Amino acid sequence: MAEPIRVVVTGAAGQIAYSLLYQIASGAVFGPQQPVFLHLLDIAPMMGVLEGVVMELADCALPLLAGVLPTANPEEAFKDVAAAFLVGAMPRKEGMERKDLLAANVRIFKEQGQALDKAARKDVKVLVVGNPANTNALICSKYAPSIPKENFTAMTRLDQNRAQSQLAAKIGVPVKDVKRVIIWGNHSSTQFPDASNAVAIVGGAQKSVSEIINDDAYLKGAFVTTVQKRGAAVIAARKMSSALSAAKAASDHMRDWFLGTEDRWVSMGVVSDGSYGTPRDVVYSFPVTVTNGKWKIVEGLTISDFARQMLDATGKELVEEKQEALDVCKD
Ligand SMILES: NC(=O)C1=CN([C@@H]2O[C@H](COP(=O)(O)OP(=O)(O)OC[C@H]3O[C@@H](n4cnc5c(N)ncnc54)[C@H](O)[C@@H]3O)[C@@H](O)[C@H]2O)C=CC1
Ligand SMILES: O=C([O-])CC(=O)C(=O)O
Repeated sequence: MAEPIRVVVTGAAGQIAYSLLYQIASGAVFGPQQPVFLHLLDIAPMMGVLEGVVMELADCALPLLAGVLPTANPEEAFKDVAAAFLVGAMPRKEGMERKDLLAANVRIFKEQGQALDKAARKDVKVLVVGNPANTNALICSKYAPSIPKENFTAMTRLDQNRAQSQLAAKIGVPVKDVKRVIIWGNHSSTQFPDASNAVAIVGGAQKSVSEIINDDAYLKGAFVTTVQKRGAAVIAARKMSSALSAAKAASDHMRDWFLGTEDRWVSMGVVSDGSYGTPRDVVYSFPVTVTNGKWKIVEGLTISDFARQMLDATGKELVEEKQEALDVCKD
């Protein structure tokens, strides 16, 4: 059995963490041979609740769980971690956009960037889930200059999973048989869920999703808006934001980053190098493949006029969010 790796989850007393911790501790993320030592960070008033979570983790009797450290101190939480799930942040309520959380949440990611810089392994892989996830990831990276910026990512995997699931239901195939759906841009209502490269297996043969569905108005209309607004639809129904599906997506993202994707495309928010004419130095979601722990943007895709408009609109929003976040972080 390998040596345990240290993994931190922030917002560990919250909703998403309640589903996520089991997945990490049971081996679903880092594999069935990799023991984990969990660091659980939350704020001081939540330490009582966190104690209950620690009790429940013990009561799961999980063979891969090597230890648990609950704490309200970010530097203690980030000490020597190889993977960081940054979940802790305020969730939105009905009627809000995710960027309305920026002023409240971005300072958390400034502080945690500084603490990661001091305490984490320099090869730590950081996944930001707390909203607005892309801009929080950018700020976190800016305040952790000793860690490569490639190691900071934002979660758009939930959007990818939603998009894949919508297309599978429309076509009438299992979700695993739909591939190469892309989420471009921001984890917000300007994101572009793009099915133009997607393929599905129907009757044993792989075909283009556009050809199978044969309804351009749907693929550019209802499909896009359903995925863009799915988070709000869950909040309207549950009166709380998605947690089960968010935890599953966080597990998918980190598993693929650690263990690789082979030829699968997955969407991750990464610091943009300007690929596909997107603005540089914002955290933009691209299709990537992962080999040996390193992600690489899928190259050479054709961008239609419609896609160009969508990529530009979500890029513009990210540039605006970045400016607002930098202003908030000045104080
Ligand atoms: N990127 C994505 O696809 C998704 C992102 N989210 C976002 O994830 C975040 C967490 O959502 P939930 O777990 O439902 O919220 P929650 O309110 O149930 O839990 C958040 C936890 O974070 C803690 N927290 C607050 N400030 C902290 C700090 N400075 N350090 C450590 N912990 C801190 C809170 O005390 C609380 O226990 C929200 O911002 C939500 O909008 C939610 C779903 C999907
Ligand atoms: O919509 C929200 O506020 C929570 C979230 O990010 C999602 O469900 O995608």
